[in-house]
Amino acid sequence: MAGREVAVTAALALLSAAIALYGPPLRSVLRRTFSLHKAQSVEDMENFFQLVRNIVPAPTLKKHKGQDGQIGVVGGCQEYTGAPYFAAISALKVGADLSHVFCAREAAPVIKSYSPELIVHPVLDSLSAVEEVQKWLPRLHVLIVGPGLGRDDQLLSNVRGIVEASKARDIPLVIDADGLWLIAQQPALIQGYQKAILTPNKMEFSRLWEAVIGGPVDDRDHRGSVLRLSQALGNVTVVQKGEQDLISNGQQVLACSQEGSSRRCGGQGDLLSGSLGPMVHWALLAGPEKTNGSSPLLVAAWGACTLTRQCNHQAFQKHGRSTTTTDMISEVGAAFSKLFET
Ligand SMILES: NC(=O)C1=CN([C@@H]2O[C@H](COP(=O)(O)OP(=O)(O)OC[C@H]3O[C@@H](n4cnc5c(N)ncnc54)[C@H](O)[C@@H]3O)[C@@H](O)[C@H]2O)[C@@H](O)CC1
Ligand SMILES: Nc1ncnc2c1ncn2[C@@H]1O[C@H](COP(=O)(O)OP(=O)(O)OP(=O)(O)O)[C@@H](O)[C@H]1O
Ligand SMILES: [Mg+2]
Repeated sequence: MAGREVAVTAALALLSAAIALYGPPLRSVLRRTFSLHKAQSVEDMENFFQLVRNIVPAPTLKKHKGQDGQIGVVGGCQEYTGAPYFAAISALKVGADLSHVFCAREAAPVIKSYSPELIVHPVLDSLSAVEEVQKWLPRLHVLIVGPGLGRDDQLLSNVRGIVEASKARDIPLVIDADGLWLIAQQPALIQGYQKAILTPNKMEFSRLWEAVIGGPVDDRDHRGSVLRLSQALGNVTVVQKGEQDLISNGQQVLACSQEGSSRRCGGQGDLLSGSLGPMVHWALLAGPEKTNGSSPLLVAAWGACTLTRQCNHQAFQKHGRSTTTTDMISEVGAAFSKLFET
């Protein structure tokens, strides 16, 4: 054998030995780097499907009502009654057992009339709003703050008190819509709270960025931007919705590109924040063992984004341009089974 061939054979043998020895840790480092800087591989996507499947509670006859999730939605005012309804009914359709809405007095009869399945509390604009909601906090697993809340100062001041009371009880918070308006006014309210998930659309993301970092968002680096905002907020989980949903806890950035459709009717974001309610409860209950070391909130967020986009896809197949959020909500059961129960 020529000297050159011997060298090549020896090098290959060395490389095989190194891969055998260091392959698994090397792959894990590569995977982390990969998910930080590049789109996820198909293998990573499969992993996340599996992680979501791991957190979904197994069907059993042994449970009592409430164990699979008691979710509260804080929102609903004179103008907006659809958004809190969409969020609260989505939480139920995904699998929560009970769904409460804490709204302004005028919104309550309207929301109740949409659905007998929701428990509606007309307390949000009362002088004792914080105490009224506080009474229910011991029973709630997750609070979704903001869908259809509006921007009335008195209402927002009450919601500030509710957020503080929830933090004091370590209750996970999903903050969306006008809840994000409040956070943009007072970022300290959520700074460093590890059980918070913010779900901004494009406008809401720009407002948060302006408030927390300042200046315009760098549109050439969406991944870097979501990572930076999460870090600046003290590693609060941020879900930036858009053509791709980008999810970060300040350490990792995940992308969700599940096929949806071209239809962007109002209320899709409410379906997302509502479905996050039970997903967050299940992920935290399952713990890092079931999420294979990944942050439970990242797994919950990826699951809810994937589900919302699949609902959009299925509804669009049936209804085309007339697709509305109600059509998407009708798809939750089938979409969930297809994605997470195979
Ligand atoms: N049926 C209902 O009751 C609904 C009520 N909603 C509520 O309406 C309130 C305000 O929410 P908005 O999302 O309108 O608040 P924003 O103030 O964040 O959005 C305002 C405007 O931004 C524009 N915009 C959206 N995406 C954009 C993009 N990619 N580039 C440039 N402009 C863009 C929208 O057209 C909208 O006019 C919230 O309380 C929300 O929950 C919505 O959830 C939709 C459904
Ligand atoms: N360009 C897009 N292509 C595909 N899916 C998208 C696109 N933009 C948003 N979505 C999906 O739609 C859902 C809602 O995002 P959107 O940005 O519409 O929220 P929103 O503005 O808060 O909605 P809402 O009307 O409920 O307030 C998310 O799950 C997101 O993945
Ligand atoms: Mg919204």
